[in-house]
Amino acid sequence: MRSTERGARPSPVLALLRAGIDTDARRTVTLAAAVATSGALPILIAIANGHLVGLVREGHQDVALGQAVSLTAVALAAMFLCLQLTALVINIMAEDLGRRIGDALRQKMMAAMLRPATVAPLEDRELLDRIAVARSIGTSQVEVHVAVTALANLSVTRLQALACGIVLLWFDPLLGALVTLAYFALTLALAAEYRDQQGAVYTESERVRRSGYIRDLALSGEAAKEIRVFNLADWLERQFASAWRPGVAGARLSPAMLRILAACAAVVAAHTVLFHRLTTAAADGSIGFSGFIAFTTAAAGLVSVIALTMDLVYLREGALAIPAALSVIAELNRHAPPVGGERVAAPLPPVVFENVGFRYPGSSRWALRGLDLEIRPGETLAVVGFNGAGKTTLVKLLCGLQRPTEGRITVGGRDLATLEPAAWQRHFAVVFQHFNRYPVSFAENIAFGAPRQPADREQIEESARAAGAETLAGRLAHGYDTVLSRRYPDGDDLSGGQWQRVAVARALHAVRAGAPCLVLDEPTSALDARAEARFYDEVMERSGASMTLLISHRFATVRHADRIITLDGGRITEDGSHDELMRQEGVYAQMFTLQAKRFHVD
Ligand SMILES: Nc1ncnc2c1ncn2[C@@H]1O[C@H](COP(=O)(O)OP(=O)(O)OP(=O)(O)O)[C@@H](O)[C@H]1O
Repeated sequence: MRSTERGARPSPVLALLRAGIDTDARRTVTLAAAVATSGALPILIAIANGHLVGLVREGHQDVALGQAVSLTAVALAAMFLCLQLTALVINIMAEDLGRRIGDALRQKMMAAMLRPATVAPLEDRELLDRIAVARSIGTSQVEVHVAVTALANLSVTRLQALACGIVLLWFDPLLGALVTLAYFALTLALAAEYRDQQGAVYTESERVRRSGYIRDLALSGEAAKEIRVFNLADWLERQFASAWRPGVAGARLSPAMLRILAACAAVVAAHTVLFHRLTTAAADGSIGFSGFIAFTTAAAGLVSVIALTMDLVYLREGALAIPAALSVIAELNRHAPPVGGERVAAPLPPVVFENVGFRYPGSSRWALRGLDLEIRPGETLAVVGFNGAGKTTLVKLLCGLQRPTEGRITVGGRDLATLEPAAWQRHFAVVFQHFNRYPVSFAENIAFGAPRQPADREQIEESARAAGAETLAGRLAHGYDTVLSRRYPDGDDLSGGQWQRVAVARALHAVRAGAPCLVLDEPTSALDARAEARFYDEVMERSGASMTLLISHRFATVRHADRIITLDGGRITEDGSHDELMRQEGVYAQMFTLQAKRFHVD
């Protein structure tokens, strides 16, 4: 299922129709009915017109004939009015339906992105690529509603041509079919070529994505500093140009032109024969005046189908992201957490990693392998190791954000995989290495640690105090109510270290709300020396957590932990207290001595 979906390239038009039905079946069917009516009307008008001309030619002598003329004239006028009105109605309905489809897809994408209990799907590069395409819904130049309008307009012209073709079948089934087929062959060849030329730039999703990443980098305030200091502006411009322009530069005469020329020749030949047959049939009386008018109008009506409009491009561009969005939504929904599952009540029992191995999706390298570890209640466990040793990966597995590729994790003897993911994750208060900086108020940034509790200002202030972040409130223009983002009027921003204190305050707030396990991944990396020196005693010791996992390269903080493990090459190489590990004179002792020496020298 997964591979089929990944390999398949569903048509944007079919995806658009499916999205329409899923979003609002009634409106989609009503729009289709209006399109069908609009498609049929011109040829009905041609037939009625032929009929009227025929009646007029016969004269007005008898009353019945006069009534028939009047009735046909009224019907004709009604059909003309209907034709104008359906065009208007179709545009309004298509725009409305398109907006609904766009909104619904955006909502579904948002819900689907947030649904998986693990972060595994969002660390899968192939899925991330499709998400990048799907994200363009609502942000690309052509919105979904423009694509729906374009599809409606194109359907009307194609249906009108088809109706003309059907009328010609009455005159001569074989010739009628040939002329119609020749026109549709020409239309499809022309449309494909035109669409490819005009829309090349939008369909090159790989290029669109690449150029999008580069554009985002150039526009981001975060990246702006390095780009200027390292003088990367020229490089970025070149990268953007090489990713974006080839799509446009690709416009050229293609082999498809041969198909177009062949279809043109077929149209001319079939049309010539058709008009010749029509005139001879009218001359020898085998078709009447009415028939002649209706058939020649139908033959002329076929021509409109080959009109090339930007609708072809709008449809392609506006609907392009929809198959990607539908497949991303379907795939993410498959990662929805299972309903039910066991729960573990606090206090937490021991958590045991049994021969755990983990590989990131699409990676051949093991981030962790053969890992055996018991995390005991009541202890503070520090994890140290070189960059890339697997420390953060260990945290993701512990919190149920990733599942082991091999081995298993048990909680009080129960496999973590059988527990209800959300309930398990609520046991954790985490400061991730790359924690979130929410563009909300200072108070809300802390309150997010316990979103299921009513935000109590006193408790929030208490958590801020516990993290040493309370003095920040005094420096911010609106205290705890200051929005921590410069993008908002009156908003303010914090330094890296200040943000880190806010993240710690959020985690402590979660502990106060009942999360028994505190996980700190590099919580002091941006703190000044004074704050770092006090961090263990003033923050960690008093956190109230019954189980603490600390990851740090700062040995002054780590040394106080009850137990320290060193990770190397994805497995544990040393395990013991600071004194025990120092006596072992292994990697920990070397790293500790090196850092202690540096601090003394400096
Ligand atoms: N999302 C990811 N996709 C693929 N590989 C990853 C991903 N995250 C980490 N890795 C790889 O997994 C290995 C372990 O990474 P991890 O982040 O756990 O190391 P770490 O010990 O926390 O490193 P550091 O001390 O630098 O923070 C590394 O080789 C890294 O390249």
